[in-house]
Amino acid sequence: MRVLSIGECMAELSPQHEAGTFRLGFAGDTFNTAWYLARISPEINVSYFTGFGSDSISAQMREMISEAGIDHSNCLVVPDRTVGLYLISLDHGERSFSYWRGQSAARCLASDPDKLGQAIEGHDLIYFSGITLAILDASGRATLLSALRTARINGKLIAFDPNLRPRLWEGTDTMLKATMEGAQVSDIVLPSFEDEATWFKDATPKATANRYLSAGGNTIVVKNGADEIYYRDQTREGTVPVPPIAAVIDTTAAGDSFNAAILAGTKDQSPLPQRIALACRLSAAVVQARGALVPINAADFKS
Ligand SMILES: O=C(O)C(=O)C[C@H](O)[C@H](O)COP(=O)(O)O
Repeated sequence: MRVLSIGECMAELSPQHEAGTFRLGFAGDTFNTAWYLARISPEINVSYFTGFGSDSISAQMREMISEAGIDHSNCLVVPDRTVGLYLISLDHGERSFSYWRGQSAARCLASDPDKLGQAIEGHDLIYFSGITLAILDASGRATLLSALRTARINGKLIAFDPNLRPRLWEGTDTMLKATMEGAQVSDIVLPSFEDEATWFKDATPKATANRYLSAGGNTIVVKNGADEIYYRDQTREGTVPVPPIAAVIDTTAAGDSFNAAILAGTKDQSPLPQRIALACRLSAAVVQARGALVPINAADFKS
């Protein structure tokens, strides 16, 4: 199986134990999912599509992506731009982000429709998120959605995490509209209930799932923090409890790593409750360390 994830990887500053000390890493929602997928499923070929600059920090990022075993050979290089930056702030383990990404190279990722189409070719599953849509202008968004629509018609599986980030959008209405357009081209939708309830006013996780099902998805898993996870596919629906976690250090990438375990299960079509249980174990390990990408023992998370 070949998986392509599309979006933005940024330089990451994550706070360390000693106050005022930050570690420089690289992360970004769709990249985090690709990274965890490559870690837990070495038999899956994982590729990433984004825009890089041609400066030294872009080269360091490319090197890190290669070292993770992720192919980035089809990416776009935008010589007069560089990578975006974000900083994690922690409040009792709960993360919030500050961004410097307004002019990042990744914002140009859909500027060359042929290159985008070539990158999608040869993959079985394409993953993107609401953040991928948010960083594009209206024309880039239309190009990406049209490429994904065509890919789906050609039999590829499309997976989408709405990852609602109002600060990245010019207005709430645009965010809600574009999110539903993302869902319309997707088979698998992996929303987070807290965000969906806030912005779409869904009363329950089931309401969130129904909204994405009627948009055209066929497999929906609604993450819900420490609360049980609701899932629905063509044949059944149900909930899976989330085991308690003793000490949450940094929730960054909880959802992204969770998504990686769900996508890993598409390889042999393992049942959703089994995938969700694995996804909970993986995200539990991720929130017990600092930063988005944390060292894990891949053998503990075999799907
Ligand atoms: O906000 C963005 O643009 C980022 O990509 C930064 C983070 O690495 C992910 O967003 C973390 O994602 P969660 O799994 O929701 O914690």
